Order: sequence, then structure tokens, then C-alpha cells
Amino acid sequence: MAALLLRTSRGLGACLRVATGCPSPSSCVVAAWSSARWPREGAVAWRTHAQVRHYSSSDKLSIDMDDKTGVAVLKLSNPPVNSLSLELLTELAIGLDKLEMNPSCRGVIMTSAHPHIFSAGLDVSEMMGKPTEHYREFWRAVQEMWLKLYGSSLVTIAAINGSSPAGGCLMAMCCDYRLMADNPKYSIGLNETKLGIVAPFWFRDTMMGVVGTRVTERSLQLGLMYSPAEAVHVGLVDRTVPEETVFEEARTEMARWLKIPDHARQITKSMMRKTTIDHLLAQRDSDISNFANFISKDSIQKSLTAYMQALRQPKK
Ligand SMILES: CCCCC/C=C\CCCC/C=C/C(=O)SCCNC(=O)CCNC(=O)[C@H](O)C(C)(C)COP(=O)(O)OP(=O)(O)OC[C@H]1O[C@@H](n2cnc3c(N)ncnc32)[C@H](O)[C@@H]1OP(=O)(O)O
Repeated sequence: MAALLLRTSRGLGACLRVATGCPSPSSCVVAAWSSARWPREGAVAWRTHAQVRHYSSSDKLSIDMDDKTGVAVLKLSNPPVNSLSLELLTELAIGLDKLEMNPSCRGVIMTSAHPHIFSAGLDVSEMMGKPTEHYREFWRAVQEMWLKLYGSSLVTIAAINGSSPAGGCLMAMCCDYRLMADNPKYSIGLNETKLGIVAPFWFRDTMMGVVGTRVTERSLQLGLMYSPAEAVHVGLVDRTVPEETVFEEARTEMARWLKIPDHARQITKSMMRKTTIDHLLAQRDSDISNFANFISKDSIQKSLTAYMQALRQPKK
């Protein structure tokens, strides 16, 4: 249990370094991932005799793990729009950590409990009119969620059953595969510039890993939101499926990915993502300070206030 607590409290990067005896974040990710799925003493706490186990104690997030298939289903459930509050981000990081440490878990399907919205992204109210310390805590939680999801050794599939702007798009992009409902009313993208804010370098790098440099540059500067069909066209989403089949298609896709031996896929995934993860780990504190300074500026606060007021206007 001590090992379990160590892992949950320090986050995946640190716990993997502990597991491998590797001193620095930058030198151990491949080694760590190759051993991350070994049976571990502490993880036995999550074993269960029931086939499906409910993991999350939060009402904003449900996580159901099927021990027989090795697939967990993580559902965002924070009405009205699944905005990523400090609380939900923290729950997400903890939930992902628990799954990572469960030796019978091999994959996660991430989706929304509410039709029409996958996630509205970061909760803008967490970034408005708060003291600097709150901004720092909030941004650390955003980083933590990203580190857990982007750095997950599990197969991660986003079943995008609604709109997914900004931080919602980021979560989907962290996954290994993205399916989106083919409803043209839905949209996905990093729209930060439209709020007068700037997607940080690790949002940019995540997008570049999915759609390449040119599409990222255009998408970020213009704050583009794509329809599902456009998202497939630029490679932001892997495929669209009829709305009512999103979840079942995600399960079928998962089965395809789980045919690959875990160790080979995990090391490959690590090789692809290590540089981007190390970049943030090396600059975590300065990234938090940049965010807190930037978001505290009067001009940025005014932009966010105007954006939220516009959002509250009746839709035409
Ligand atoms: C150079 C240094 C750089 C350092 C870093 C600096 C900056 C940091 C960048 C931070 C990165 C930010 C990432 C983000 O994720 S920002 C959030 C962006 N999200 C959005 O723009 C989405 C806005 N929302 C919508 O577009 C729509 O609400 C919708 C998701 C498409 C859903 O539409 P609909 O079903 O019509 O619902 P409503 O618009 O009526 O919304 C219902 C209520 O929910 C409130 N709402 C919506 N989104 C958010 C949100 N993200 N946060 C908080 N609240 C939200 C909305 O105001 C409504 O509230 P009301 O009922 O009180 O009117």
C-alpha cells in the first residue's frame, strides 16, 4: 500500500522513476514504460472479484473497469458542458493514475455522459477574477491531467460524442485514436486565440503530433473549430461514425489495438511522445508562472469577460 500511495501522490513521471530507479525525468521514460505494466505489489489493492468495478467516487466523473476485457470506460459528467474545473481535472488525474496501476487494465475509452458535448474545455470561471495562487494551482492540475493522459501507457480512445473545443480537443488529441459522431452541429479544435488567450507550447506540440506543423500553425493562429468531416480531412479525428454507434465503434477499435502486444506498443508510444513530455517536465514551474502572469493581466481578464458575456447571449 505504501508503494501505491507513493505512486498516486507523486504522479506517473515520478512513480515510474521510482519503479525503475531512474533519477531523472528525461532519461527514463522508455525504460519506465516498458516496466510500467509489470505486476506491481501496490497495484494489488485494485484487484477485484467482480467483473466490472466502479472506480471514481466523484459525481463529475465515472470510471468503470471491466476486469474481463481489460477495458475501462471513463465518462465525463460535469453538466452543463463538461467544463474542466479544478475538481474535475484533479479527479481525472487520480482516476487515470489508478487505471495505470491496475495490472488488468489495458485500455481506456474516454467519452461524455451528456450527449452533444464531449467537453467545453477548461472552465473559464477558474481563470477569471481569482488570486494568483488559484491560477497556479489550477494550471498545475491542467498539466497533471495532460501528463497522465498523454503519458498513459494504456491504449486510449476518445469516443467524441459532441463538441470539443480547446481543452476538450486537447484531451481527445492526447488519446491514441479519435472517433467522432458525424453530426455537423458538433465541432472540435483549439480556439484559444478567439478568447484572446494563447495555447501553450505543449498544447501546440500535442496538436503537431496529430496533424503536423502546417495544419497546427493555421489552426492555432485562427482558432479554428472543425466540423467532424473537416476534422477527419485534416487528420484531427481518425474517423466519423453515426452518432448512435460512437461508443460501440470505440469498443471495436479498442479490440483492434489490444491485439498488439502491450510491451511493443507501449515502448513505441513512449518513443513518439517522450520529447514532448520531457519538454513540459523540464519547464513545469516556469510554465505555471507564465500562465499565472498572463492570465492575471487586465487585458486578458477583459477578453475572457467579454467572451463569457458573448457566450451567454441567446444563440441566433
Ligand atoms: C504566452 C504565455 C502563454 C501562457 C498560457 C496562457 C494562457 C493559457 C491558455 C489556456 C488554454 C485554454 C484552454 C481552454 O480550454 S479555454 C475554454 C475554451 N472553451 C470554449 O471556448 C468553449 C465555450 N463554450 C461553447 O462554445 C459552448 O458552450 C459549447 C461547449 C459549444 C456548448 O454550447 P451550448 O450547448 O449551446 O451551451 P451554452 O453555450 O449555452 O453553455 C451553457 C453554459 O455553460 C457555460 N460554459 C460554456 N463553456 C464554458 C467553459 N469553457 N467554461 C465555463 N463555462 C462555460 C456557458 O457560459 C453557459 O452558462 P450559463 O448557463 O450561465 O449561461
